[in-house]
Amino acid sequence: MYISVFRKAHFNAAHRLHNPNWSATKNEAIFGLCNNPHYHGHNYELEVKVSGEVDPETGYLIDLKLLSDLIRDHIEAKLDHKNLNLQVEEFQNLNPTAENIAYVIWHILRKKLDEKYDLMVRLYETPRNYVEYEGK
Ligand SMILES: Nc1nc2c(c(=O)[nH]1)N=C([C@H](O)[C@H](O)COP(=O)(O)OP(=O)(O)OP(=O)(O)O)CN2
Ligand SMILES: [Zn+2]
Repeated sequence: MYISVFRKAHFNAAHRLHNPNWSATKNEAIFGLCNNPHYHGHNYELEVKVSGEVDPETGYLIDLKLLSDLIRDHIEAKLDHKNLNLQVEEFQNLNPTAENIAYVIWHILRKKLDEKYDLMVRLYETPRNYVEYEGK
């Protein structure tokens, strides 16, 4: 049986959208308030979807405790209450847009999960703005 399980997580983080190759005027024109040099914050909501075949012996696709521990230890510990631009290695040369944050999260989790699983992450930057990434 091919099925999907989901785990939600949450982190707060500050960021600034900025392209260092552009002038201040162009950055302001493209990113608007998100280019605030003093940063701004979001309450990010993360949904992680893991899909695959159920183990007939356990009835589990994956132990959700294992999945929640992975997210806590490798995503929340890394991003929660951080300034993404200043404190997170992956965003030293990568604009911390919702798209790029989802991309980084997906690659971290992909390395931690058995390759038998399919993985998708959905990241809400606001209750109405969200992105999905599944590694394509
Ligand atoms: N494609 C993207 N567009 C935008 C991103 C992004 O990551 N990807 N990010 C931003 C800014 O981070 C901005 O801070 C978004 O938040 P906000 O201005 O609060 O967004 P809304 O006004 O749409 O707030 P709602 O509460 O969702 O209405 C901008 N664009
Ligand atoms: Zn923002």
